[in-house]
Amino acid sequence: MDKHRLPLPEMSDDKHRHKQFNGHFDSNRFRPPKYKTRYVAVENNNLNRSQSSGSCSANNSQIAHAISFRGGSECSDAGTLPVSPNAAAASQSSMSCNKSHFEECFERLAKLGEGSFGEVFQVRDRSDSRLYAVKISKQLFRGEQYRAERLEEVRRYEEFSGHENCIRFIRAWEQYDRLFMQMELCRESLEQYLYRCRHIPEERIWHILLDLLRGLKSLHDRNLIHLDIKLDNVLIDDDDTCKLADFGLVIDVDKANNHQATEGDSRYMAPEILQGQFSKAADIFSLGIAMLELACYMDLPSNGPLWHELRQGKLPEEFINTISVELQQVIKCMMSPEPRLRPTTEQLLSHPRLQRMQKEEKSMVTLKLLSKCFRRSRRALWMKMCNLKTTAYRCLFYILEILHLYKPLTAPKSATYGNGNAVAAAPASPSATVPGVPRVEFQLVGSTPIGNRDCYVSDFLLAMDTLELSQQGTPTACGRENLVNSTPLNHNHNKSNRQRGSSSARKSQAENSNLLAKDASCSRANASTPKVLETSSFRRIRLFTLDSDEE
Ligand SMILES: Nc1ncnc2c1ncn2[C@@H]1O[C@H](COP(=O)(O)OP(=O)(O)OP(=O)(O)O)[C@@H](O)[C@H]1O
Ligand SMILES: [Mg+2]
Repeated sequence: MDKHRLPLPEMSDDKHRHKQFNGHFDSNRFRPPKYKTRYVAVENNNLNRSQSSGSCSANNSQIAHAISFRGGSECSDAGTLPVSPNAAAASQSSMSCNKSHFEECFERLAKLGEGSFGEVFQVRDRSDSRLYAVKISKQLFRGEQYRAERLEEVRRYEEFSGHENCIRFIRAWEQYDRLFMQMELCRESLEQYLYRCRHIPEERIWHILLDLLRGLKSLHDRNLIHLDIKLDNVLIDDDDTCKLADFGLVIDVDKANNHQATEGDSRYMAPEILQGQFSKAADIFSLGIAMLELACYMDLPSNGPLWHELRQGKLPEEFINTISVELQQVIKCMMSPEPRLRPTTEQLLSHPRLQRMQKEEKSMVTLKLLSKCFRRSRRALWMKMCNLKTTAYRCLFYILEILHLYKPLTAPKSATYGNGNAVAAAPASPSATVPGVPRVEFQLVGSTPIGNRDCYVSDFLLAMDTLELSQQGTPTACGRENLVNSTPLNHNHNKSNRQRGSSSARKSQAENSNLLAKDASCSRANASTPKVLETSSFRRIRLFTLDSDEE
């Protein structure tokens, strides 16, 4: 009976759905396995490799070989590993303790993702302690042809590494019949970003489209096609710039139509690929359908009637109507069933909306540069003004001193207060010698706010200057009658007469909090003493932070 059971009908939805997310991100969940058409030898005349023949032999594959296509065959050291001082030691020791070049050079921190060809890890490079991503090919090199195909990816990564919207490539090597590629670490893929945000504002969608069109244009300008454009193969860096990645299927258009191409993910595949037609327009279709997925949070079918509908220009109303008509039109023409009717990257980049954004970007760059220049010159001017002000005060004191209206302070004597603590005595009050004038002078030195910023002249001075000022300065807190305000520096200095040998104002600043505590207890003992403004010490710290921010 069991043998004659009727086959179960295939369950398939007849309606488009939103993307599903079951709590944890699995990059492979929606990715059907790639169908590899055939293996064809790829020309690798320019491959720099010290021992390119026999790489699959057991012995030779134990040794790490650098892979580089840069500079053609003239690049003599491309085949020599290690490439960094640390790696040099690594290479020596790896021979002795059986550690791979990867393990010697990197600390593996996390797995970032996995595709049909490789696993990608977040690593820390031991030579510079920076974070990178390293992609390790999943399958062993099964032969020279397969190896050459994998190495083609290195050539492409190197080729597009300099473009702002393509992933930055660092270096590649092979060992144990595997390919290792070190590249810049990105924050996340566009697919991960979509799962995280779900609803992406349309303004952002346009920016993503602009980034990707720029990246794709750099390929198309060289007559190359990507063939695997999808959200998972777009990475976002820390500056929110989208970058094209995964150049594993990149191929010259002419070669592609010579049966040498491999199809990418079927969910993003252009319809004409089924007839073996590979063109730049196929990339435009893939980008268009990826934008549809991104803008409408739509789950793309990998086959079936819905797959065909999307390729016949029938876009589901309930999804497409959620976005603006302008974006709808762009997506629709990118997904046109007829490849010849699809716009090129250049035509798309000249879309009024994208043109406007590019202009805005340009002016933003200029504006950013200008504002940076302005901030720097403003700061320089500010410092000069402060110096001038200080000089003016000094001159004023000097003149007053000549006119005998002001007498420089002498070192204060020690005094003992009621609580038994010996503290520095208040300097002789100038008001005692010349009535009326000096009090104003003290306030000028000790507590003049500059402009509308919460800071003091002394804050802008070098350590020596601040000490000089404080010597002219404000009387100590304890037992003082007239003090209205005091910078902590002056207060600090007077209180720390015991440490007069110290030449560093910063050091005394560090001790400020201690002294303030003592001061507080002193104040408690003598209730009539006015309080010192403790906030001033906070202001000083803030000022330094402010300066470094502006840098
Ligand atoms: N530089 C990087 N920074 C951060 N994550 C990365 C980086 N490179 C790759 N990834 C993550 O690893 C995943 C797989 O990488 P990649 O697409 O290069 O592998 P693949 O095997 O060629 O994939 P595919 O099946 O698409 O061909 C990416 O989707 C991404 O999530
Ligand atoms: Mg990929």
